[in-house]
Amino acid sequence: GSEPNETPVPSSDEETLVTLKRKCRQNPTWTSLDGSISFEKCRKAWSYRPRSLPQRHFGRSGSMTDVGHWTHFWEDDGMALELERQMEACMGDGLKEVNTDGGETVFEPLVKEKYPDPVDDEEWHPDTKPVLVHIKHALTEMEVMHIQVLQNCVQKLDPERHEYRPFENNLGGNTVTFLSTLLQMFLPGIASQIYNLAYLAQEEANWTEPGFEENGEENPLTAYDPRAPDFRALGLRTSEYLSYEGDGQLGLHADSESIYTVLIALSDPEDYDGGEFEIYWDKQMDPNEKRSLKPEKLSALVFLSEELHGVTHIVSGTRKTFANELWMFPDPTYEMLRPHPREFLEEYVDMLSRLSRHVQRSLDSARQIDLGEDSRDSDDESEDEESEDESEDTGEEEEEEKEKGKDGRRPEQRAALQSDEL
Ligand SMILES: O=C(O)CCC(=O)C(=O)O
Ligand SMILES: [Fe+2]
Repeated sequence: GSEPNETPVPSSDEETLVTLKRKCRQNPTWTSLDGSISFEKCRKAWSYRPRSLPQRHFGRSGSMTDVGHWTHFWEDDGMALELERQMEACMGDGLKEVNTDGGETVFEPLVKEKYPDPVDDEEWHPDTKPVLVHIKHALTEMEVMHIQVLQNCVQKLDPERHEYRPFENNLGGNTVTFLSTLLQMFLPGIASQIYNLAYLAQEEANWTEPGFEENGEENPLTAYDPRAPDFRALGLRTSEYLSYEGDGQLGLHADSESIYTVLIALSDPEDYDGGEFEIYWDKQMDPNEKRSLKPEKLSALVFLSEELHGVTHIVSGTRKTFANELWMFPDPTYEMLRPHPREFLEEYVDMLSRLSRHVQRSLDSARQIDLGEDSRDSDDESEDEESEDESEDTGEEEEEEKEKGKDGRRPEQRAALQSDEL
């Protein structure tokens, strides 16, 4: 039985969704002491997705049940009830120290820059897209305090989720506290915000749209990951509180098998020396195609997880990051700390077969372009949006598949590359 368990928020509610979301951000936990916002209300705000993106649901005890077309979840192996009770009490105590009167001004997230920026980057050429979007006001100070309270409780009550994580080849490391599943349960407003930031970046960078050739022709082969447009397919793979101290650093790496990485700075650049975030624009590690950044506290860097990135040596002070990865499988169960796709075998097979159809369509449409056929005439953005939504879920939609194969809009050479990596 896999009827999506939808709980739409009626637009006629006296509290509009906007107000609800704001309240949830001002008091992002359901263990609120003053009763100003209930878990139920916050859950509704979390379920909200821009432009009717999928609804996500979860109950009190780690029992999220339906995510888009994914039907099984952490129902059976939620955290132990005793631990949940302790967490609840710990959050309550911790939050007594935090002002939750809703008085904080909430700024909407604001795109600060894209890298590379098609407008002012000389290296830019028409089929290049940004790999990174830098967003100001990603979180509020109060949200950060809530994350800190959650981190403290997790470290205290479930120390196995807190560890020093060395990086291979002596390239430093950091201290991590794994927050996922707990974040959704205790801070649903913040979990929601991660998705909102990823969505904002996706739109801003046109990650799902085709690029253009030098001659101005649309080039369908330059759209990024074909799985990414479908937010139903993106789970929160990991949500980590990271701290770098002493000589911490993080060697260059890609967050393999994730799609979007959402990093939020929890320290000000003045809090530490060194510790620059670096990202390469391509895999050649050309120093001219590298960007170094020291984002301000509360700012987010949203980037394509497959791009090489790292953190240089911290010379002094402490550098804290809230690191989140969205991937194409469901949110992990409580026991899974940053899982691998093989732990979602059924979904993995399903995803690969959908991916191979995408690749086939890409090749078909590339062939059409080579032949100079233009079948884009009857296409417009909104239609595209819809067909994309429908196209993702299924194994048995040959008819529909064929139809879309012709429109030449979702084709992806990159998909072919990526399927090798999987
Ligand atoms: O701390 C950072 O800014 C980077 C973290 C990161 O890349 C990771 O955890 O994979
Ligand atoms: Fe990373």
